[in-house]
Amino acid sequence: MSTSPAFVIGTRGSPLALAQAHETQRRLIDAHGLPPERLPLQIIKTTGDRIQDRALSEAGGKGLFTKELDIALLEGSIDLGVHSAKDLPTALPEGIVIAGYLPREDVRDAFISLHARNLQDLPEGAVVGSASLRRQAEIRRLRPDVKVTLLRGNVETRLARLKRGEIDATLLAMAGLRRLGLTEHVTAVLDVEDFLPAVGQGAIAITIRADDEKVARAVRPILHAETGYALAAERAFLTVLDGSCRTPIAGHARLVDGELEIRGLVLRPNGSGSLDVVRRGAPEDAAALGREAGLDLRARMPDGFLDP
Ligand SMILES: NCc1[nH]cc(CCC(=O)O)c1CC(=O)O
Repeated sequence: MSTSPAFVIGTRGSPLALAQAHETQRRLIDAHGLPPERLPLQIIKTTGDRIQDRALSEAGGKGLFTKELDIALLEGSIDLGVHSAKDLPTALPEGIVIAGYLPREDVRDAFISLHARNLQDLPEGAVVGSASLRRQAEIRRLRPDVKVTLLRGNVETRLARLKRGEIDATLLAMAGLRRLGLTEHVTAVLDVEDFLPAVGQGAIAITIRADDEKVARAVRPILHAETGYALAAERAFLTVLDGSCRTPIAGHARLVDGELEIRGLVLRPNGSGSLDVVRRGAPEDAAALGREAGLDLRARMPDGFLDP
């Protein structure tokens, strides 16, 4: 029996990235009955991992987390890349495709605070830490009096700043907290209807070489069709509206009674205005549905809407 790697799984080295890569590895092991050593993980350091002090939107956007994995994939040192779908740019490099997605985790955002029960309960003028333009704008929309400060870093760093009283609250994706076993810190889970998540939130995307039939076949049994429909709609929606990730955009699609429903939201960066859309259609038309939802918002957006 062969002992050489069947496929090398490429991942970033952050705790969340590793959890996602291990989940992918475990699903492949279960699907194919291979020993773990034939599906090794290869950790790849990315530019995004080295930037801690600035908003990523300023430093160059989403590609910061994916470029080095893309290169490793194209060079053949890895055979599949595991990504948070949320961090994956809408346009991938030539020669790389998304094979599909694992079953989606909780898509919602979590509110974490040591003294307020939820966003509405925060005292006037409270300080909320978040580095996400979407979360910043959604917070300001619901609580115009709250101050939002740039805050990055892992869960432990954020909790330490909450404890020191530097911030009153922060928001994080439930999906990440679940994957890291850290949901004990969650104060409240925000309903999708009140606080629309980011496009792709909670989903793990698998990238492969476009011409690699062998890897495409191997990952097929672990891919989740329903998540694929939702993500096709969400990513088409995002593509129509923005590539730069400098715009506060939220989008979420899900199956409702056999139909695919997409909700989309664009916000003024300061939260003083927003436009939303809801569309339903056949899951097979996911991309067209997302595109139409995005075009609808774009057509309704007044000039200067996205100016700070
Ligand atoms: N941008 C960072 C990032 N990318 C994916 C997740 C969490 C997992 C997910 O959303 O799928 C996070 C952290 C967060 O937003 O709390």
